[in-house]
Amino acid sequence: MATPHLGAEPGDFAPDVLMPGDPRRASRIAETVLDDARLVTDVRGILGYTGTFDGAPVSVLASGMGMPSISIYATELFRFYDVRRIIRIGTAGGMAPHLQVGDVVIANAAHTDSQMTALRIPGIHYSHVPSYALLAGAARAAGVGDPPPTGRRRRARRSKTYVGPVLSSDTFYADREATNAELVAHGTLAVEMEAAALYAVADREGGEALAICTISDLLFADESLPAEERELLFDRSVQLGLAAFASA
Ligand SMILES: O=P(O)(O)O[C@H]1O[C@H](CO)[C@@H](O)[C@H]1O
Ligand SMILES: O=c1cc[nH]c(=O)[nH]1
Repeated sequence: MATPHLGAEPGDFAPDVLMPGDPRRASRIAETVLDDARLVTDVRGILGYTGTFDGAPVSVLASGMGMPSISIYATELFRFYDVRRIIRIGTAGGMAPHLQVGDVVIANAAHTDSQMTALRIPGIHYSHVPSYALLAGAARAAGVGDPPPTGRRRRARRSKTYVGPVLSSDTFYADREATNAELVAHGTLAVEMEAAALYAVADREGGEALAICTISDLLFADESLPAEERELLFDRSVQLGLAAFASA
C-alpha cells in the first residue's frame, strides 16, 4: 500500500536508507554506488531507489529541502515501510573558520531555530542527537580521533572529516552574523536544514538516524559552489554512511 507521498509497495525499501536532499543526488548515488538499483517511487519527483551494496540491501530516497519535507519522508519510511536506519547525505554551509569546501561534518547534535521540534514535548527543550551506533560507526570509518598522518601524506590538505554540532535552520538566506558568531563560539560547525527534524522523527518512531554533510559553502569566506557541483558532493559521505550501516 502506497502512502500519500511514496508510491512504493511494502518491502520495496531496504531497512537502511541513504537520504540526500536533492533527487538528482539520489539518482547519482543509485547509479554509481548501488548494484541493481531499481526505482521504487517518484511521487512529486522525490526519487527513491533500492539496490544492494556489498550484497546488503540499501535504499536511497531524496528528502527534499527543509524540516517539514524530511519529516514526512522519514516518518513514512519508519512507520509504513519497516525502515530501521536513515542516514542523511547532505550539503551544509561551513560556519567554523577551519572548515573548507569539500570537508565533511558528521552531526553529533543539531541545534535548531525551528518550532517543529520545540513543540514536540510541551515545556521541554528537546535534544536532537543521532544514533550513537551510527555516529560511532561513521566516526570510526573516518578515522576521527586517529593520530595525524606523518610524512608526505601530511603535506596535502585533503578533505577532512569532523564530528560536531550543526545548526538545522528553517532559513537558507538568513542575515544573522551575531547569532552565527555565538553558535560558532559554542562549537557549532555548519548549517543545514534537516538534521534536527530527522533526529526527532527517528526518536519518535523508534528508528535510528545520522546526518553526514559535505561543506558546499563557507559563510565566513563568501565561497559557494554552483548547483551542478553540489549534486556531486556525496562520495565521502556515502562511503562513511555505508560503513556506519555495515559496522553498527
Ligand atoms: O543538499 P541538501 O541535502 O538538500 O542539504 C542542504 O541544501 C539545501 C539548501 O541548499 C537544504 O536542504 C540544506 O540542508
Ligand atoms: O543549509 C545550507 C546548506 C548549504 N549551505 C548553506 O549555507 N546552508
